Amino acid sequence: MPRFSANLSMLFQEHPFLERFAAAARAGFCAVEFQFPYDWPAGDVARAAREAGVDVVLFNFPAGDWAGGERGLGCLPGREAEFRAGVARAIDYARALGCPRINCLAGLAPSGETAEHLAETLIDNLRHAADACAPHGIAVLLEAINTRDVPGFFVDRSTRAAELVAAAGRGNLFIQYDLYHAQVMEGDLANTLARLLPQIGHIQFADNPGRGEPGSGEINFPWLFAELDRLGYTGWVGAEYRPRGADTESGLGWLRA
Ligand SMILES: O=C(O)C(=O)[C@H](O)CO
Ligand SMILES: [Mg+2]
Repeated sequence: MPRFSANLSMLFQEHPFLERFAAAARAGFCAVEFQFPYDWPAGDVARAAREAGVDVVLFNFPAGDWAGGERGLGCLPGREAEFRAGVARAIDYARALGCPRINCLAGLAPSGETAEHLAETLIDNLRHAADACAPHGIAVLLEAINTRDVPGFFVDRSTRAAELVAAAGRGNLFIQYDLYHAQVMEGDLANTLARLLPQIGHIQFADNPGRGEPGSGEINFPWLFAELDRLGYTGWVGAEYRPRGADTESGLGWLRA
């Protein structure tokens, strides 16, 4: 079976953030990931991970005014300085946490800009992020997000993410393949995984519809997890779903199986 990490922005929300690390360890996870650690000092986050005995394997670059509706800075012309400051901040956190990869959110396509200009901006920003991260041994990822949940997200298909990553042309740049977003937008998960595998630096999952745990929807997760092994994928697979029950533990049947 693949190596699973618990996404602490979605799982274990019945606990305060810094207590979720120990909750994940108690549930059997040896690795965690999360969306944004920036509300907590890096030292506190690192201590929570160390004391729980879990590795931190992924988090996101700062993504703009999230509460105000922004969903990333990567493709936004005129926001490059803010993107770059976010890259520096994320690297500080990654070094404190020993985290080897950081995900870039492309953001919502602003009106009045051509797709070509947004793609150029994103590619420049990805190159900057990859070059800044490379000396620290950190990989940079680009994730496609479905436009049913996030209307207007600029990179909405894994095949497009793969094209942009290839165009940026950096050895430490990969795609983050989220099975939930891919199922909503593209389907054909197994064939797409096989085709994009060399470019995949991290995988996440939730069932569809509803973004719940495996077994709550239509995706055949036992088969797909075995397929990841058959394909030779050795990276992390992040559980990034909204538990359907009152607590996370009651939805972990897929992990026990
Ligand atoms: O929403 C997702 O799938 C993510 O992985 C990002 O962290 C954005 O929240
Ligand atoms: Mg995701």
